[in-house]
Amino acid sequence: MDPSNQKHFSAVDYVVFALLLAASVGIGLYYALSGGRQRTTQEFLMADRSMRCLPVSLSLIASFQSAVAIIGVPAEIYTHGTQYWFIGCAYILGLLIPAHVFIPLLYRLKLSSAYQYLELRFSKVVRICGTLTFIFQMVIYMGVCVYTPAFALNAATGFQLWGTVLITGLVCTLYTTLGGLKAVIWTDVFQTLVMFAGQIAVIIVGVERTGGMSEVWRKVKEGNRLSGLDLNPDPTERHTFWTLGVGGVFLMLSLYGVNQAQVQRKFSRKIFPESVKSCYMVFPSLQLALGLSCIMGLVMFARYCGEDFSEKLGSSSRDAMVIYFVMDMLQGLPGLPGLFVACLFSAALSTISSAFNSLATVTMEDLIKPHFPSMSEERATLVSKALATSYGLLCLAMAYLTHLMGDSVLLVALKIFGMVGGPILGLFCLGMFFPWANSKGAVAGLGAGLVGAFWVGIGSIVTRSSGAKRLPPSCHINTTAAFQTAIGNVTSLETNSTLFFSRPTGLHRFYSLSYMWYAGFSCLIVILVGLTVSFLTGPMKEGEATPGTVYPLLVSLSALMSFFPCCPKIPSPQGPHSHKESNGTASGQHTPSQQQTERLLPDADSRVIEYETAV
Ligand SMILES: O=C(O)CCCC[C@@H]1SC[C@@H]2NC(=O)N[C@@H]21
Ligand code: NA
Repeated sequence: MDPSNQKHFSAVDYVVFALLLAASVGIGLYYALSGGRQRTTQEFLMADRSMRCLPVSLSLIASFQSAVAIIGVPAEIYTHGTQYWFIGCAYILGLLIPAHVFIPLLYRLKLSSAYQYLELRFSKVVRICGTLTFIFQMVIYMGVCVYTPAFALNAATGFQLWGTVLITGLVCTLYTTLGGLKAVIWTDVFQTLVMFAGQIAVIIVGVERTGGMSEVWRKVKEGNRLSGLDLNPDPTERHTFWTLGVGGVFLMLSLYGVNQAQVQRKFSRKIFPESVKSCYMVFPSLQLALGLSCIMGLVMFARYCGEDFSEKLGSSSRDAMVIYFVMDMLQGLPGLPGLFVACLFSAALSTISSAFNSLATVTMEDLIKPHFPSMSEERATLVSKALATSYGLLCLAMAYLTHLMGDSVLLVALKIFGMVGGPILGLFCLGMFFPWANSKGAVAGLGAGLVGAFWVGIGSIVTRSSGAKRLPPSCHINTTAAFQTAIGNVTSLETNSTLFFSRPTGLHRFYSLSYMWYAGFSCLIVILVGLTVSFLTGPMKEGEATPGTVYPLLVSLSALMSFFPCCPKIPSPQGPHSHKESNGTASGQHTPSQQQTERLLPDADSRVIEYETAV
């Protein structure tokens, strides 16, 4: 951004911002010095399973709501209209299914890491493959998360970009390492509140400075930014009801159903119904967060439509425009720019700290502990802390990668979730819903899913097949030439390509698959290839898998159908807990060790009893 247009932070802004960082470190220090002082991995990674519902749910939203969404969603709405809002429809099934299928199954197995499931269901190799894929996903995502607020602060105030990246990384590493999961959850609560406050402040001031609600509404309508329900079934159409509302469900499942950063928090509840309740409580807050960012995009549109940007923006990124808008709105109101930047950092810190903590957990539980079973508790805690620190440093390196990509941060984040999260979701689905799937099928499926996802993902980057239709940039149909130059040549190219849009064919059509389908597409490949390979190499037989690792789909379906008297009844082959114990004699298949089964089953049962007597 042109330095002459940068707004300056007043002293009050710096104070507000510094207070946020200090408060987060303070919470970390408090939990480092109180309670069990983070001396056990149970406390450090699981918060002693003692957290309450409200903090857990606020923390649950915080883990996948970062500065990326706060900046990226308004930028998306500004350029493409409100179609993205329909992703909110995917939140319904995307949260109900985890609450009633994934979380209960994983919770009853009393796992520390979600990937432990893969070993119980398949084998050690599958667990390691799943864990490595998860680590890969979270490390790239963390890079985007650390980079975004630093980029924003730099664009807004000229503050040193890499200095900010470094400070964010360090502050976060510090409180995560000091205070463990309890600090992560309580800082999340505080940071989520700051996040909402920042967004609301920008909207209120923005509406007021644009001439009130009715004026905003008029301009938004004139500029054609309010998108109706687009029911076009074409999967290459970037945003339609189907890509967002249905494709988005897979994205949500990969994030809220099987991602360690989420699952770990749900495990931090002592009794099972609370763990389910926390899934429900995420829904309204996620909708609120989505709604606020969409409204911010609309207000921004109302403010700038038809205005000349050429002098103001030195960057072609639409993300930079959001920052410009915010600083433009909040100037002359000391403290508010600081609050907004604090909001971005809050959102980012809460996401990064969850990622650190979950990465430390899976590395410890899935990659280290199995090889050093006799490691002392003190040493394990020390290693977990060292891990949290090293991931902190790694994510700084990843931030640089994001910088090089220079794409819209929201797109980058959602593509990562689809391309890498989708295959992980597929692996869990294969294990939970298909009793025949074996370990070889799982590894082959995961490999094929990743290859498929990267093929289409990289193909779309190389051939620039985004499927995006850009709306005319102005409230007035006759766009000024100045605005066209301001937004850059990209706009005119894209607008033209929309006008002369010819349907891609062959491989190009495949590369134009909407990124919202990446998760569903790769999940499906994992299941199909996984099942094929399983059947070719000798499928597992009914009841052979470790008890409790297969979801009784038929039983649940018939229970669901009994609500609808007109539906035919499905005969139930076995009850949810009636799996016979396996002797695991079939070759190539996982045999749960005696010790494992003993450790798991009594706990699992006691959990169920706890669940039934709790409320
Ligand atoms: O903000 C981010 O860091 C990433 C953006 C991805 C957000 C996902 S998409 C569906 C769901 N809704 C949210 O608000 N977060 C997740
Ligand atoms: Na966050």
